Amino acid sequence: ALPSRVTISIQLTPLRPARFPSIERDPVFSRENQYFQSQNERYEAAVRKAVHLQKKMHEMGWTESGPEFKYIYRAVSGDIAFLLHRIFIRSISVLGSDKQIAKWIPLATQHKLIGSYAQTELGHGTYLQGLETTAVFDITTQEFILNTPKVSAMKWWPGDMGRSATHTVVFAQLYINGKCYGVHPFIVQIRSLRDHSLCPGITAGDIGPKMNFENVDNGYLMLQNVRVPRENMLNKFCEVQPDGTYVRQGSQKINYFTMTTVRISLISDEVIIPLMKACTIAIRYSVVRRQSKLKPGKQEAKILDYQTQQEKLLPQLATAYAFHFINDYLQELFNRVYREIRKKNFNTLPELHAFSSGFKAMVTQYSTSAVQICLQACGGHGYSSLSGLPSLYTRIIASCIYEGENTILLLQTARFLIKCSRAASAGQPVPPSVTYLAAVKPGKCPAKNKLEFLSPDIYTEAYQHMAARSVQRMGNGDLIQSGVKKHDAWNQCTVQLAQAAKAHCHYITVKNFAETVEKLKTEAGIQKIMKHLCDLFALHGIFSNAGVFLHDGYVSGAQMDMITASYLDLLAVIRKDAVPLVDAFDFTDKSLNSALGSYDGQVYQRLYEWAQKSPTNKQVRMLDYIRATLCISQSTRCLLFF
Ligand SMILES: CCCCCCC/C=C/C(=O)SCCNC(=O)CCNC(=O)[C@H](O)C(C)(C)COP(=O)(O)OP(=O)(O)OC[C@H]1O[C@@H](n2cnc3c(N)ncnc32)[C@H](O)[C@@H]1OP(=O)(O)O
Ligand SMILES: Cc1cc2nc3c(=O)[nH]c(=O)nc-3n(C[C@H](O)[C@H](O)[C@H](O)COP(=O)(O)OP(=O)(O)OC[C@H]3O[C@@H](n4cnc5c(N)ncnc54)[C@H](O)[C@@H]3O)c2cc1C
Repeated sequence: ALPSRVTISIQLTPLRPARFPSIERDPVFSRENQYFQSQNERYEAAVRKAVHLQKKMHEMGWTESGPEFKYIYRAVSGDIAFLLHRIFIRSISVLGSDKQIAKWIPLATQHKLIGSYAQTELGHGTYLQGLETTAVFDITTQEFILNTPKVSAMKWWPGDMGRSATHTVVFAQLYINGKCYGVHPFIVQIRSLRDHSLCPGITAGDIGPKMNFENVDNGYLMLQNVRVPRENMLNKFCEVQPDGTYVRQGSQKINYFTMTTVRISLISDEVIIPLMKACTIAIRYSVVRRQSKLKPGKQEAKILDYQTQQEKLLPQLATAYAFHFINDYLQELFNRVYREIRKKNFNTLPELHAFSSGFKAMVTQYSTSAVQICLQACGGHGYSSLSGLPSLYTRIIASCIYEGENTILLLQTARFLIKCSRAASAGQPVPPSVTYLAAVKPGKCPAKNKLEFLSPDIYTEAYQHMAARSVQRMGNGDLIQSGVKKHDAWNQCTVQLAQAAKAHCHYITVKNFAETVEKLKTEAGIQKIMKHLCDLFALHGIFSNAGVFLHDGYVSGAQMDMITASYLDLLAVIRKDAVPLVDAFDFTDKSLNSALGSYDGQVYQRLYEWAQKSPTNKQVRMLDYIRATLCISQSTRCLLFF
C-alpha cells in the first residue's frame, strides 16, 4: 500500500499542475457561497472573476497556454464567464484567413470585444443543413444581409449571447444570386463597444433558467436586415469574391471544423476534470463514512470496505485514468491532422471527424454515468448541493448534448467505420487505426484461467474481436448506397450502428491504456498500480457488457466466470490505493468545494457549518410565518376536535 499522501509522480502532468497559492487565496476566486447564489448572482460573480482573471493575466504576463491559467481553469472553470469567447477565438483561428486572424484575434485576446458562437437555432441544433438564418450577398454594396426569416430560425443557446457578447460568429445559409451554398460563418457585431446597447436590427436576451451553466448567459439572437462587409465571412477555405464568384478549397464540411476542435478540447476541461473531482469526493467520503457492521461486535465499517461500494466507485476511478490517457491520444491525432489541413491537405479529416465524434460521445456518456454513480454512492449527503456532486452532475450531463448530441456523433463514427470495413474487406487501404477491421477471425479466447484474464494481450484481443464483429455485422452493402434503399436500411440499423461505434472507441481506449502503462517510466510500484487500474477498466467493460463478448462464442460462459472472479479480486487490491490515487489528482479543497471531499475528512462539522450560511437559516420572518401557520392550524384542530 502506498503512504497516504504519496506523490504519484506518474507522467500525467495535467493531473499534477503546479499549485499557485496566490490564486488559491485570492478572494475574488472564492467559491464559498456559491451553492446559495441565484442564477443571476452566479452570472455576475462569474463576470467579476473573468475580468479579475484577465487583469491578473495581464499584470503577471500569464498566457492561456501557461500553467497558471490551466490551474485556474481546473480549479474554477465552472465559475468564470465568457466561456464561449474562447470558441469565438477558435472559430476565427481555424476558419479565418490570415488577414481576418490579424484583425480579430488581437481584439479578442485583449478583450476589446467579447465573442460568442451562434449556430444552434430554436428549430435546429443537430441538423445543420436545416439551419434557417440567411446571409444574402449584395454585390452592389459588397455586403451580406443577415436575417432571421421565422421564429424557428432564431439563434437559441449560444453562450455569452444573453448579456455579454459584443460580437458573434453567426452560422447562416449563404445565398448568391438566389443560389444557396450551404452553412457558412459570419462575424457579426451585436452590441455597441461604446455603451453595450444592442446594434440596429439585433434582438438578443437570455434564454432563462437551466440545469447548470449559470456562469454562462446562454441567449437568443434575432437578426433583421443586419448588414456586414464581405470581409466578415470567415474565408480561409471558402470565399465570395467581389463579383459574386464562390470559391472553396477542400470539403464543404470544413466550416464544421470548429466543432471538431472543441469536441476534442472539451473532453479534458469539461469532462475528465469533473469526473476526477467526483471520484475524489466519493472515495474520500467512503473512507470517512462508517455505516453498519461487517462483523458483529466490531466497529461500524468504512463504506469503502463493502464490495458493492468498491464495485461502484473503483471502476469510475479507473475510467478517469483511462480517459486521461485517451485524451493525450486524441490530442496527438488532432495535431497530426491539423498540420495537414493547414497545408490544405484534407485527406485525414474524415478520420479525425469520426474519432473526435465517437470519443466525445463515449467519454461524455461514460463520465456522466460515472459522476451519477459517485453521487448516489454517497447516500443522502451526496444529494446535498454542499457535497459538490449535484453541480458536477448537472454540468457534465450537458456535455452529452452540446457540441453534437451523442447519438448523432456515434452515427457519424459508425458511418466512417462501415465505409472502412467495406474497403478493408475489398483489400483497399484504410487508416492504421482501423486496419483491425479486416482481421476478424471467428476464433475463441485462449485464456484457460482467471489470472490469464489479467493479461492485456488477452483482454485487448477480446475487445478487438468484439469491435470488429460489431462493425462487420453492420457492413452490408445497403448502408452506404444512395437512394431510398440506403435510408431505410440505415435507419433500421442505427441502434446497432451506435453500439458498434461505441465498441470501437472502447477497444481503442483499452488498447491505448495498456500501451501507455507498458511505456510508463516510473517507480515500479506506480506502474504496478496503473496496471491494476488498466486491468480493472478492461474487465469492468467486459463484466458490464457480457452479452456482446459471449454473443458469437468468442468468450465462453466458463471464461466469463473467470473474468468475473478476476474483476472482483481487483477491487480488494485497488481498495488499498484508492485514496492516494485520488490524492494524485491534487485538487485543493477550494477547487473541490465539497463538504464531503475535503482533505481533512471533517465531513459532519463542515456540513453543519456550511448549512448555517444558508439564507433560509437567516430569514426570521419566514420562521415567524411558519409559527403563525402552526398556531392557526392548532386552533383549527382544537375547534374541529370539539
Ligand atoms: C471549452 C468548451 C466548453 C463547452 C461549452 C459548451 C459550448 C457548446 C457549443 C455548441 O454546442 S456549438 C453547436 C454544436 N452543434 C453541433 O455539434 C451540431 C451537430 N450536427 C453536425 O455536426 C452535423 O449536422 C452532422 C450531424 C455531422 C450532419 O452533418 P451533415 O448533415 O451536413 O452531413 P452528413 O450528411 O451527415 O455527412 C456528409 C459528409 O460530411 C462529413 N462530415 C460531417 N460533419 C463533419 C465534420 N465536422 N468534419 C468533417 N466531415 C464532416 C460526414 O462524415 C460525411 O462524409 P462522407 O461519409 O459523405 O464522406
Ligand atoms: C449547456 C449548453 C450550451 C450550449 N451552447 C451552445 C453554443 O454556445 N452555441 C450553439 O450554437 N449551440 C449551443 N448549444 C446547443 C447545442 O449545440 C444543441 O442543443 C445540440 O447540438 C443538440 O441539438 P438539438 O438541441 O437540436 O437536439 P436534437 O437534435 O433535437 O436532439 C433531440 C433528440 O433527437 C435525436 N435525433 C436528432 N436527429 C437525429 C437523427 N438524424 N437520427 C437519430 N436521432 C436523431 C437526438 O439523438 C436526440 O435524442 C448548447 C447546448 C447546451 C445544452
